[in-house]
Amino acid sequence: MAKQYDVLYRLLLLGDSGVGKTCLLCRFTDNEFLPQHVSTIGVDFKMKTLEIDGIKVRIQIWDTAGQERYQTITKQYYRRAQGIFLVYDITSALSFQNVVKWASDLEEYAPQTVQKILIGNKSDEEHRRQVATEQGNKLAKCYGMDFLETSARTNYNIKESFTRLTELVLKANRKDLNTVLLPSEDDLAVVEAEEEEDEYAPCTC
Ligand SMILES: Nc1nc2c(ncn2[C@@H]2O[C@H](COP(=O)(O)OP(=O)(O)OP(=O)(O)O)[C@@H](O)[C@H]2O)c(=O)[nH]1
Repeated sequence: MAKQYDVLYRLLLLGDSGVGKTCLLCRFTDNEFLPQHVSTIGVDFKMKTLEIDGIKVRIQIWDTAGQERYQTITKQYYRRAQGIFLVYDITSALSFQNVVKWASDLEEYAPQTVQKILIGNKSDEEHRRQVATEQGNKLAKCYGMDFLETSARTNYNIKESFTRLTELVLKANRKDLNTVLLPSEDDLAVVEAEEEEDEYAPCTC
């Protein structure tokens, strides 16, 4: 049987609980929107194949729990990611402030080569907006990341976001293209570890 993809990369969705990580993923993989907030427990993943520059890229997208109590588990997944979405909710100033905390965790636990983009989700909720587009742009610039506003509800910029991050990962890993990464057993294992204090390093921009 012909191989169905040329390379496999692992992407991770990170951000506060309720910003819409699961909805972004469901919209992208199944074109569905879930109106209820069902908190992710630990981590979950879905797969999708994209074709970029004639290369069939299989992406394994990990949806992590935003709740504090799962952070010890979710941090175990950072080091295996090639690309990370840092997600906030444009109607929540707190979720935007917390991007700094998530970015600081990445500094500590993710590989230096990991590609990141900043996502401001729920752009359909203009009337409840607490974070200006310009603030998102500025923070992304500060971290040297791309930035997109999205809406999982209206399907705005969803495919674009996943394609953009996959393109960045592909570009960064081009020379290793013959190395196909396969999901391992421990990807699904829930790792038990002691709770750690989160370090909070504010962005200096
Ligand atoms: N208006 C609007 N609501 C959204 C959007 N995306 C998600 N939501 C809603 O926001 C709530 C939380 O969405 P989830 O995707 O479950 O959030 P999460 O970030 O995965 O949350 P945790 O699993 O707890 O980390 C749900 O009620 C969704 O329907 C969006 O683009 N627009």
